[in-house]
Amino acid sequence: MTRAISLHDVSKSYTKGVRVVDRLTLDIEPGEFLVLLGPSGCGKSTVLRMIAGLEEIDEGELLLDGEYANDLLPAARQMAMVFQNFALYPNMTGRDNIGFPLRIESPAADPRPRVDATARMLGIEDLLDRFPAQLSGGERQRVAMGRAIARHPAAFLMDEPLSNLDAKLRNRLRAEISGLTRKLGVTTVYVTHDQAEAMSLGDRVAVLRGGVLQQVGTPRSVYALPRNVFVAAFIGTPRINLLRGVVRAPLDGAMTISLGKQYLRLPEPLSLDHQLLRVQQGREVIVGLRSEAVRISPEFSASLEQGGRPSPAAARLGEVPINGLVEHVEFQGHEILAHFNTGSSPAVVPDLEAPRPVARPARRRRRAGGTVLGHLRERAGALRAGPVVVLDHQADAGPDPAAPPEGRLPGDLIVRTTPDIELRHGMHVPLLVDSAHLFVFDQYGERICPAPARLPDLEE
Ligand SMILES: Nc1ncnc2c1ncn2[C@@H]1O[C@H](COP(=O)(O)OP(=O)(O)OP(=O)(O)O)[C@@H](O)[C@H]1O
Repeated sequence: MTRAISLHDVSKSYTKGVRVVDRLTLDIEPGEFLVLLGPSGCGKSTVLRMIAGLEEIDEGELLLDGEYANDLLPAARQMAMVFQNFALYPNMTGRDNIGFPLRIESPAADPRPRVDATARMLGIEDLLDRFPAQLSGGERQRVAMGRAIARHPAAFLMDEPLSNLDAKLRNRLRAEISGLTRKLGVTTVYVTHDQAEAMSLGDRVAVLRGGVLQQVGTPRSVYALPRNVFVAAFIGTPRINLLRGVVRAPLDGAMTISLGKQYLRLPEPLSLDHQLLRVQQGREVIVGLRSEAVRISPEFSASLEQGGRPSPAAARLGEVPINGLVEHVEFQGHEILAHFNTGSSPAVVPDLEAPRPVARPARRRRRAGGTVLGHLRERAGALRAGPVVVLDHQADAGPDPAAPPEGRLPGDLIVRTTPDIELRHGMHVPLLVDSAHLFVFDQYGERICPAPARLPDLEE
């Protein structure tokens, strides 16, 4: 029987006063494939190990099928783990590796029928008599999967099972894992730092940052409605463009978002979302533009002859013109990623790749329940790991186009385009920003636009 797994306000510290998992609440449905996603060191494996019973829970509750399970022995949880390093016994054949846990569970029973059935399911019959040293990485991982499946567990716990494999094999095994877990209908918790893997595998994705759950939802919803700038930047390829801006909303004029040397003039009549931006008048915000929100104006060639000014006639309804200077062109075969300098300052999301943010001492908290106070605390929870964005004030002077900040790619705006458009370094290119796909985050990195209720196409 597959399990429901619930974590309620679960915390964990390895060092006194420093929580590596901070009041995590997550309900995983029976048969669901849930992915724990986040950068290295954000606490994903610790969560998985607490579910498995390999790590003690300091505070909070683990419920398995609704029953309190903090103190249940690992073996009694009926869960099978699959690890990144495969964890096969080197002195046992594939057959013995798969059969070993079965022998431990029921010493009197003959494991062979189950081992053979599992091997057939995975198509690894010919690997059963080989030792791990005689198997490739992908074959080892299949045997490791076989060992997990043969036990008929109530849940699979997978800790970056594909990260030691090359990209091609990873894609193939990803599809196999997805197919198998769906066929078996077993609850699966899968840890990865690879957002593409998370998006392609998960029924839902839970994004962690510094031990704090940022957002949980379907891949589609976390992409389309990221709760904050960290989630927006962690999910999606190429990474979302994040530009610092200031909202200008004069009572008698057009509403604009100033982006350093240029501005976005929001189309009138203002959409409800854009009307909500009025309260941000004069404030610094972060504008998020995914690659589908910006395109090169189709009148590019013509506009070049007219001194780089885009022709308004080229814009579709809701599109807003800006200009970009080509700084770098990445040829990818089927597409081009063009890096433009638009004279704006990129917003920095400091802990996207880095380990956890600065650890803060754990604090005691009373349960707030489902009250307004509880809601506010929950909202504040997303900020417990520190503000997502650093809006340092040096950047206010405007970027120096000749010197991109260390470690960052040149330009402040990456636009995806077809390979037939010939772009060269130094060209001025008219761009069109689709204002309907504009994200705006406040100075703390929380999304303010679009407001949740107003996003189209989210029916699932
Ligand atoms: N046994 C331990 N003792 C002390 N600190 C630990 C221990 N295990 C993990 N940590 C620390 O806890 C934090 C979370 O680690 P964890 O392995 O859960 O993160 P992760 O998100 O799975 O990272 P990765 O993707 O790199 O495996 C890290 O800062 C790590 O150094």
